[in-house]
Amino acid sequence: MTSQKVRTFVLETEEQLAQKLGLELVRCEKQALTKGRSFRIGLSGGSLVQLLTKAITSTPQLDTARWVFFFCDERYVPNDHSDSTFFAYKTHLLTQIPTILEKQFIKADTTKPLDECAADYESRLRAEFSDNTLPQFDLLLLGIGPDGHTCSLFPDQPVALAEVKRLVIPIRNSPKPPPERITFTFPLINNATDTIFALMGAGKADIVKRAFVESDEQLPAALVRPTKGQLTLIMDNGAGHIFLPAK
Ligand SMILES: O=C1O[C@H](COP(=O)(O)O)[C@@H](O)[C@H](O)[C@H]1O
Repeated sequence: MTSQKVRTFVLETEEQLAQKLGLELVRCEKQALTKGRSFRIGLSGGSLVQLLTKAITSTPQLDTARWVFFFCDERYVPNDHSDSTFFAYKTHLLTQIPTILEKQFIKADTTKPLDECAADYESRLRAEFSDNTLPQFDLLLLGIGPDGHTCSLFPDQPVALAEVKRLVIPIRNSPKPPPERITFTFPLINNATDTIFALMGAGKADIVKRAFVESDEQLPAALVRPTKGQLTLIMDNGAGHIFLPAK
């Protein structure tokens, strides 16, 4: 179970949402860097790519030189394919923020067969944490799809949702294209220090309500319950409507 109360923030505009995300990045970065090591972040794809780019560009006090980026999920396509999450970050974040270097991204090797690609990403990840315990991310940035999926963990895929041993698994039947992906699993996700869902648009309102108000356990996003860490929802008025005081 989540040990701390979920923090919720509802902002009026996308700009304000990006600024709030920027301030959360400042907090998490400080927490990590004061431990004398890099700031390790797990990224999602989709709408987060442009939002995170905006958040970083609107927060000049961030010092991204010691950030290391991982992928909470990645599509099993070449790194220069338009469906690749890395490619999306390359197109937006790396282009707009030239001080962040490609070598700060720990990428999946999608030239390997899918099972190997997932196992290899787990090894790469473990190597960056340099001990044998369960890696603890400083921050995971997550999204939620209209079906309640998060990372590439989809409803009605009980084996993937129940994985307890592997930290990164292959997905072969994603209902959202492309069908083949790799994804973090819940033991890794729920061990993070901070986990932030950044959510925009009225199209997410219903799923936000089901996942975070009604805690509908059919939805993978509702199973994100950091064991010791902090869960935060940052939403715009559309997505976070349910959390606004009734008029
Ligand atoms: O397919 C994916 O979708 C989710 C949600 O994307 P969004 O565009 O609705 O924000 C994303 O979090 C995940 O990383 C991605 O692979």
